[in-house]
Amino acid sequence: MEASYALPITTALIGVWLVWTVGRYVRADKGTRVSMRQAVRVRWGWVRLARMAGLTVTDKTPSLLTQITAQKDSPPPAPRILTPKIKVKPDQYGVIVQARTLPQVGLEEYQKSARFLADAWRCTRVSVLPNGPGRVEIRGVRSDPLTTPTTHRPTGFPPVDLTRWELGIDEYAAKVCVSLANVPGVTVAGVPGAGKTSTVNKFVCDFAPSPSVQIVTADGKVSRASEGDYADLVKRMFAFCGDDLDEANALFKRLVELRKRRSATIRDVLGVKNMWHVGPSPQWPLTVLIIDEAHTYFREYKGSDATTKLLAALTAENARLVEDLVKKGRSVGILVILISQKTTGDAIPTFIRDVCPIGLSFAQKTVEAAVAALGDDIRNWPDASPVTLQDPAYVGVAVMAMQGRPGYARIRTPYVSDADAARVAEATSHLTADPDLCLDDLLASPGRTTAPLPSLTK
Ligand SMILES: Nc1ncnc2c1ncn2[C@@H]1O[C@H](COP(=O)(O)OP(=O)(O)OP(=O)(O)O)[C@@H](O)[C@H]1O
Repeated sequence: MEASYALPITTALIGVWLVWTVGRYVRADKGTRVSMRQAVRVRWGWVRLARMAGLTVTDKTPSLLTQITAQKDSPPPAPRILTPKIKVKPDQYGVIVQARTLPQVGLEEYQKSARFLADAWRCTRVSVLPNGPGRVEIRGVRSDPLTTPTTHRPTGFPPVDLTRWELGIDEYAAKVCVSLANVPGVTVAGVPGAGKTSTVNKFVCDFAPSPSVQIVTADGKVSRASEGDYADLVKRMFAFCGDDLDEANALFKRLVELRKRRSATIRDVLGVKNMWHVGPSPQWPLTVLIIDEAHTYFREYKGSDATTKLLAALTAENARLVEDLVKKGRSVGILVILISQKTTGDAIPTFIRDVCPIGLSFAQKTVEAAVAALGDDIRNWPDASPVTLQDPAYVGVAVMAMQGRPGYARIRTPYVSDADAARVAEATSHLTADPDLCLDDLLASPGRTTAPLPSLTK
């Protein structure tokens, strides 16, 4: 009776599984479909491949069951060959394999076999990383994510997490994010046409839909807001200035005043010393200063005539003001993004550049420029050097240095079209607010329970 039910139930279950798998396959994009087929091959071939790769272990001790059921005069059981258990997940770029370790088959053994696995699975690259006790994660990418251009279509919705800036994917197609909570300054370097503007477009598209982020820009490439890359984005900016050094000076001063007011009032208003402990809000927005063609504002002018002296004084002061923002702005919610083709000391003063914890560099022509953008250590990592990114296939690929971590990450940033960025800026322009006025409102709000503030001069 029971047996007569078992067959139809099993058939039904297999049927459901088949329909589900076929459905997933049909709905998947082209890359994922190839990876799904690859995943089947990886699963089916694993036992054999593991043996050939030396990723198995021989257990001479019979299993408990064999010991119990063994007859007295029966021959000793053959040693068992143990193969690590794996789970395979396909994605657009290849497969992610979760594997168990065995005695004498650990992280190091998997890492040594990476090249072999890559060839067997027809992957261009395989990485092995620890994934908790007794587990490793093997990532195999079929095509190189760095040379596969990607596009980002902005959703127009505010990001779930305002501390995460998603830059793109690394050479193993893993997401690369930067925590804005710990970053007062970011430098972005790279030869013209390498993808710097697209990166800024993405930043604006990602964060503009949030009223807790306000943006201000100084673009040294243009004289007016209606020109250049920011002509449309300016709708979502509470201030903008072009290449006029006086104007830029006034803008930086205004922001330093904001920084000082925020520093003086943060404990009273937010009840914390660091804005990131409570996160940005529409009343206390994260204020992002984008300085494009940054060298325009910091260039050293040499000469003894009156005009040159005036310009020299202005650029020197600009440097001091921006230094203030980068050094003291993080805890009060100010972030500075400095963009320049080269980030050598003459373009961005080293006392500013060296306090920016994140350095991004798109393609560079010389090792000196790469060193300026990413630090001297890049000489020790020639494979990651942005000098190797000059091929057109690498447009949109940046190298990132992160403080407190050895080595560099290579990141494929997605392309964000000017039209998409303009659309988002237009749709979110009503969210633009001057953080200074937000602070005024906050200080004047009757709901504040704390003692009166020290009077602040603007
Ligand atoms: N992430 C990307 N992926 C693919 N293609 C890209 C990417 N970013 C930019 N491009 C291509 O390169 C072109 C130039 O990019 P972009 O304007 O961002 O360069 P740039 O570094 O800002 O140059 P410039 O210094 O002249 O402003 C774009 O029009 C686009 O075709």
